Amino acid sequence: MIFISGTKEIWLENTAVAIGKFDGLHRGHQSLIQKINSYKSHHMTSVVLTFNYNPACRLKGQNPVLIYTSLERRIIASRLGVDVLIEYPFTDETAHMEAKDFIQEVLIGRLGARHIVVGEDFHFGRERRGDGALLTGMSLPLGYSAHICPKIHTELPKSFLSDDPAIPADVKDEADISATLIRKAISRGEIEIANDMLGIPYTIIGEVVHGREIGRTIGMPTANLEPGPTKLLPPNGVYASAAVIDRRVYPAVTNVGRNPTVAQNQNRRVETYIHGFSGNIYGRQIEVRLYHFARPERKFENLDALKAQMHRDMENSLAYMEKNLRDGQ
Ligand SMILES: Cc1cc2nc3c(=O)[nH]c(=O)nc-3n(C[C@H](O)[C@H](O)[C@H](O)COP(=O)(O)O)c2cc1C
Ligand SMILES: Nc1ncnc2c1ncn2[C@@H]1O[C@H](COP(=O)(O)OP(=O)(O)O)[C@@H](O)[C@H]1O
Repeated sequence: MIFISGTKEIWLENTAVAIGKFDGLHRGHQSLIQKINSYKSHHMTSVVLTFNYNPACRLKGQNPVLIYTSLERRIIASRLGVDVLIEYPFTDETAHMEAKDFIQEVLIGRLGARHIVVGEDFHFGRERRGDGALLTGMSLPLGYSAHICPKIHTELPKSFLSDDPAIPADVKDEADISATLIRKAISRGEIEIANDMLGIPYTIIGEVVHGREIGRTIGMPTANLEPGPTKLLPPNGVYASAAVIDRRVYPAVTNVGRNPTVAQNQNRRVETYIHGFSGNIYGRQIEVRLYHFARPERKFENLDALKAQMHRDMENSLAYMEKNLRDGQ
């Protein structure tokens, strides 16, 4: 996959382009990607056009917290078979561009779009006046096809959707899959609900950094990731997980938090004990997939009590993975 970021100097031809924010690359996003990929058999290049909001947000003093970092989105998009991923600069000029000019100059002129795919609620251009109807209206004169993808629904617990804990968990209701609902599920540690909408388990990808080297002394070395402030993490606690190293998937157990028993780390860490693995992976990029919230992180009396609990956590995680997932996928 080709990745283009931070430049408007893009000159492509014969492309099928999907446009959106694509945070989470969830099942709704995947339906758009399937559509652009379907044109590959017609000798088209599939292109996902997203925006780099960071400069604009930083100007306003905001730090957007997203399901996926730019690196994670890149890796997942590539696995979904996207040929080109563009992070188009979201400058004042882009924000104020008339929707018609955006279609003509950017989508047709620079990206060489012959097929344009968006979700049914997508808006773009000055005052968000660009939408599916405009894209369809301009398609004939400009010689492209427009495809407006309907929302993908799923069944979710009604108690989650309406925030009413009194409703039994097995009462379900239909909902449109959205990044907003997925963020809510992750923020509440409801990983199964997030994963249902994501279609691909919620993932954290990063480089393994050094910790205090206590893990190895208590028989559980942990690979530590520090995803930074823009990554949406679930609540502090222990999760049944899987780790991917060199494409091999291992069952694992992950703690998200600040390690109050041994320290009070300033930045939240994602620490994973990888079952059945040994070796030095400092500085290597690994992937951790979360499946299930097991318990909150807490301060133990001493290291021995923490060690005993960590070993129980691993057993519980293995049991969960065995019962609920085939091949740790
Ligand atoms: C399964 C698991 C559960 C953990 N639970 C807690 C916890 O409840 N409280 C805590 O302070 N630290 C917890 N930790 C983090 C440990 O404090 C940390 O992994 C250990 O001190 C080793 O740190 P190091 O990687 O810096 O050597 C947990 C880690 C794992 C892998
Ligand atoms: N099964 C395993 N799971 C996680 N890390 C492992 C494993 N086996 C070896 N390691 C290595 O050990 C390191 C973690 O050991 P640890 O004592 O916890 O040190 P640190 O505090 O630096 O994380 C990892 O970064 C990795 O290089």
